[in-house]
Amino acid sequence: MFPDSRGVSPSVMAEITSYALELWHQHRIPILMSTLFILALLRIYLHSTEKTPGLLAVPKTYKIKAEKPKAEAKPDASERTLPSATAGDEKKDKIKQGPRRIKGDIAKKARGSAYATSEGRKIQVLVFFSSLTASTEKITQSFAQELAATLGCSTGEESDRKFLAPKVLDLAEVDYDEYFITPPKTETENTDLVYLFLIPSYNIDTINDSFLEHLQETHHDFRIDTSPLAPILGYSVFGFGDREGWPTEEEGFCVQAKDVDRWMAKLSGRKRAYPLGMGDWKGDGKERLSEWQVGLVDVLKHVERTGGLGDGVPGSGDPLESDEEEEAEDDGEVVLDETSNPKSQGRGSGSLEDVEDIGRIMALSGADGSSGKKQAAPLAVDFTTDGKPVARKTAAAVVKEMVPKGSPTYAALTKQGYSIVGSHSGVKICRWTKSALRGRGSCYKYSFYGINSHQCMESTPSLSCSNKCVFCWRHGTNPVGTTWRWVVDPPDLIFDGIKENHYKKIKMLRGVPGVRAERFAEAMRIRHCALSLVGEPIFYPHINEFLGMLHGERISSFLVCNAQHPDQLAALQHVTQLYVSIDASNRESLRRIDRPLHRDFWERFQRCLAILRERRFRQRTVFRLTLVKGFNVEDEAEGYADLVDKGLPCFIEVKGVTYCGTSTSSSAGLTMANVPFYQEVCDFVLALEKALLRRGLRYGIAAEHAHSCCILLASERFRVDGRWHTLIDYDKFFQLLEEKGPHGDFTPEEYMGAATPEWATWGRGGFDPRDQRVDRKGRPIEAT
Ligand SMILES: Cc1cc2nc3c(=O)[nH]c(=O)nc-3n(C[C@H](O)[C@H](O)[C@H](O)COP(=O)(O)O)c2cc1C
Ligand code: SF4
Repeated sequence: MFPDSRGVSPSVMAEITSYALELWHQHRIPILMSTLFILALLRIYLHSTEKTPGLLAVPKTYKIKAEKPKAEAKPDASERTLPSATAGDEKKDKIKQGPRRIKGDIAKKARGSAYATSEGRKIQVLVFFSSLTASTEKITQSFAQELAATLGCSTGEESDRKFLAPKVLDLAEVDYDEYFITPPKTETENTDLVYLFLIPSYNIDTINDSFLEHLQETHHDFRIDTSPLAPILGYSVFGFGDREGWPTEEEGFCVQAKDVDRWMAKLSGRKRAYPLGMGDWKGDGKERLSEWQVGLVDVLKHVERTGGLGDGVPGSGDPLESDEEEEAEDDGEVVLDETSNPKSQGRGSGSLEDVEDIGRIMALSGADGSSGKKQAAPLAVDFTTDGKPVARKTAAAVVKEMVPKGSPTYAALTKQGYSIVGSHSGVKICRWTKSALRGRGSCYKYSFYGINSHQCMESTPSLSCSNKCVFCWRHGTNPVGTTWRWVVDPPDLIFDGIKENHYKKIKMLRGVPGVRAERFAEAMRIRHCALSLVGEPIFYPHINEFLGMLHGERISSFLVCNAQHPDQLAALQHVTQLYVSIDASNRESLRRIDRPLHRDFWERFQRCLAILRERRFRQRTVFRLTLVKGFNVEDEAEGYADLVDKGLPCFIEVKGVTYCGTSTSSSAGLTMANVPFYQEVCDFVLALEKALLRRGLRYGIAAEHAHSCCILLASERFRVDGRWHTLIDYDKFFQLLEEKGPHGDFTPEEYMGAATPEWATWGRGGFDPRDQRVDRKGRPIEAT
């Protein structure tokens, strides 16, 4: 062996090598592991210190979200520039064209606000249709043309126009992946999409089935976000069907349009821009379509102006989500009991300052309440004794507002869903209005008197009341008092304010699942006002002027008073129907149940009955009985019959109390056990009918609405040729009013309407046959 070039002998080399090998074999695992570990550490270090250019594989919406400084902050001008590409963005856009299937909560969080940054952006309406026998195709083409004309769409060169010409797309031809996994890339930069659908229904296999299957699969595909179409501005569906073959929705009328609407709601993150419309192609199809088109154009113009869908609709940027299926019943809500709060405004001191001269209040309140207008002389105010003024303190130097903004009362009422108008009026959408909008039934006033709940506005010009009834679901939230001692708002301020707020709330229901386009369009015209919300409407010193404004717009009026203000009642002008609450049949029971503030409550009550009796040939008068088991039902039928004998009302409405479950109701000794079953209400009504007959009073059971536990007895005056006529001829009422004036001499019979519908008569249940009954979870209830 020769030494190598470095002078190391081969044997030594071999020894070293074999030693190294042996060493390697012994320690190779720890060596390898440590090396790997060090490399991994190095990689992590380098990666974390590297300057990344942003999230490259996510779409722009994600970037908007990332850049938003605060979740709730309104987008500012700088955000508006986001959608237009910057140099850096170009690269991202390229990368964005990669896989379209993107997991993540992209749109949900970006929705709404993203579109509020719409300056300079265009709107592209895509009108999808399907058609087997070509009728929908034809209709869609002309629909798109009309839409283009109404929206003033640009043809391409007119770059200043917001709306691009609508594109009509046949669902039999489009690639679903292109439009219904994520929104497609648009030809023009900065374009937002609106999807419209015109869908006929078929109970045979058609393209509709593949389309619906695709929507369903997309929604359920775990690789895709559950609302991948959320980046679109909004969508709406119109369905065609045939009522001859499929008369009702339960039988399949427009069933596939309903399905498209439902799946699109899920895929778009509930961006229903306008309610589902439905039409019978042989009947009202065209009419319904143009109605839907008008509503839709309204929304699109709103989007054009504001960049969002508007209040209540997801995507509008408004925090209020309007799609909750479950709606709190008015009487099921937790209500604050302000009476128990010593800090309650205006009542903490316990001093009720009687003010003699309402004119002085007016003068004092002019600054903030009267809007500078001259007020007509208000009605006289009540005092705590029977009609006679008592010695009273001088008017307070400063007259307060009844429900000032920022007061606990204001907060409590708005929390319960009231919109406070001015300083003492309120308006609220009742649950029946919502129910009727969704085709789930109107309240008993539809069955008895023909009032559409979706065209009914529930309001009051006085949130204050002079009773504290145990069953009142407002439970002391509202202020109480025996006299008007607050600032008086002018009637036009109240009238305009309640209408505005009512319409605003109706509009918020646009995106609610199940709202019918037809009903929604009708709801934009108030036809009736129920002055029974909370408080005592005739307490308001300008109630007559206020009623004049309602009637001037042909809005009928049902006014409910608590039989505690005889002077105001005597001065009241014509209302369409005048109610007096009859909560008990005798003094003690009335004191226990109504807890009146007036010392002479029973005398006041009696005077009101006398006024009603005297009015019975000039007004449609009604006794409203609310039955509370254990309080005013047992053995009281005879007593009520005596009261009927005194007041001789045209009608007697008997209703079971609804339990509100608040601390006030329980402290008043009220529990679920006090709520009568419908059968018990029926038994009471039968007993009352007998008691009336025994007295020779000619009344009979005319109608029922079992769904709201309400039964109507009517005077034989409203029975013609053996049939009850409880409905109202509203046109005739307004005609009489216009001819004869607000205190004119005309009788209720003169505006008596058509016969009560068969389905509403005693023994038929009274549920509106146009609608579908549902249980509390929205499941259909089969007719019994
Ligand atoms: C075979 C057949 C099945 C149908 N099934 C339904 C149905 O389940 N529900 C419905 O409301 N209308 C149904 N229709 C009525 C169609 O929806 C209606 O005629 C529609 O206007 C057809 O539109 P098109 O001509 O664009 O295909 C059906 C019609 C046919 C011919
Ligand atoms: S009458 Fe009353 S319950 Fe019926 S819809 Fe009007 S406000 Fe609602």
